[in-house]
Amino acid sequence: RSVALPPGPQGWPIIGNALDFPTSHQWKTFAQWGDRWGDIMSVSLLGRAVVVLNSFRLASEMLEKKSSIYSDRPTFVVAGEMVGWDHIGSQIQYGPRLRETRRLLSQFMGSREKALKFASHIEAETHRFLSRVLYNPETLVAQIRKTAASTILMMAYGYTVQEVEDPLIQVAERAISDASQALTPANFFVDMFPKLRHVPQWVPGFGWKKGVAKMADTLTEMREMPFEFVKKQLANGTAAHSFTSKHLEGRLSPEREQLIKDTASALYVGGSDTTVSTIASFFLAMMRNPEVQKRAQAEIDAIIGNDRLPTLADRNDLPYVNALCSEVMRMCPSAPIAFPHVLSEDDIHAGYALPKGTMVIANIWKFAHDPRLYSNPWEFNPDRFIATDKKPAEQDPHDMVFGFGRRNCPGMHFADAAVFMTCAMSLAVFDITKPVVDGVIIEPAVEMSSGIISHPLPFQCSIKPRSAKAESLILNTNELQA
Ligand code: HEM
Repeated sequence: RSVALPPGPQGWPIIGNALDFPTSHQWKTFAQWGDRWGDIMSVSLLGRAVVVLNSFRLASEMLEKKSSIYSDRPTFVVAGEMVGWDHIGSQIQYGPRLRETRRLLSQFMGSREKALKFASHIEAETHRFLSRVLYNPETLVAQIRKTAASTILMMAYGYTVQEVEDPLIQVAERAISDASQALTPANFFVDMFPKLRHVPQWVPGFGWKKGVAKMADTLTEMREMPFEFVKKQLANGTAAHSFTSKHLEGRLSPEREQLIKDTASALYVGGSDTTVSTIASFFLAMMRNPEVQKRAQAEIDAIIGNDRLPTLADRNDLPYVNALCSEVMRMCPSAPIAFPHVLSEDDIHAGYALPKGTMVIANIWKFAHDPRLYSNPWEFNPDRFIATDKKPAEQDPHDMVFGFGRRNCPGMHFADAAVFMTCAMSLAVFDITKPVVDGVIIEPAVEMSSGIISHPLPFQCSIKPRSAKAESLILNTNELQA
């Protein structure tokens, strides 16, 4: 039995493969590495082993079935210790705090039924989205972002977002942008040489510490502002049902309060960009696949009719629309390499020795386009998820796009409901087509951005009501009220 690391390219002394490591669209390079070195391969980054998995089967065996040892996260001196992200969501180290955080989240939204407690809210917000898109179709992505923010902040804090320049969204977006800087490996020298964090700010070359202190203040503001809002509402007896209000019931220790505060703040951070990217990908896919759009609309017309909008209660009766949502998630996974997992004990897997501390990256993008799992993986084909007498359904992408094991996405049922609702309601009332300018069809770009959350690059889209009846349904704001 081999006791070596999985194969991979030869590195340099000390820096290892740091120079080979891709800085953009990492999933594509990882897939190419997989073609060369196999489904499990490794590189070395400044002395740390990094294992890349290009097979869904291996990711399930390791990150899911051996989840108790594959669920730690990399540490970052700046983002973690100095700014404070190490207490929040995806950055928490494996251990008691993570277990408590995940227990709180699971009690609140850990199943489809629990997520559906917010059904009327998701439906009402999506209805508002339709009317905003009707009036301003050119602001589609901004409207998707606003809707995702409204649904998540209502669920997290019972907070209603202001129409323009909402202060909470502004501070949260600032904190997220800081985080993406601070969490980029090698962006800060001190992440490689942690002892340097003790050097004072006045020492020449250490002025960056001022910027880092500002990041910490922004993160504190993002946690405190909505939390204080809920506390005030609870004191007045006006608090809406939300993650924070539910968990703040009764007398709590300061540590418990802090845990609830930190956990609530992870919801917007984890849920906003991922949901926005998925829904933007849906609009792009509908433009590019008009026959799929027509079939989904025909299903909605046949089951729901055109006197009302679909709701979450209709979900089981709309198999093609459900399959379409799954196909969007498969074709454009919004977190193409999830977040790295870290091994907390030595392991031997598939004949390779993986030392404690190994960083393990699941190339979800590769799994989702793997011809071993999906026939014609580059074809947008919702039918692949509908079993017939002749063929079983293909692998459900929900098992990969939301990550793995004890680090999988705690918001997946909520996200799934929000994505379904936006797709179903938009299909019911809109025709989504490629724009035509001066008689010329504008072909949309189909590139995705780089980054831990990948978005479709900006695209133009024509969105028009399917009929006068559809338009009146959109404008009938009394129909769905949260
Ligand atoms: C379509 C939308 C979404 C997708 C594709 C998605 C995907 C993911 C993925 C891939 C991970 C990392 C899993 C891993 O490391 O194995 C993750 C983590 C996480 N997600 Fe989501 N997510 C979505 C929506 C949401 C929503 C709506 C929320 C909350 C309201 C949320 C909250 C979180 C949190 C808190 C984590 C960190 C979990 C941990 O590290 O323990 N996500 N998500």
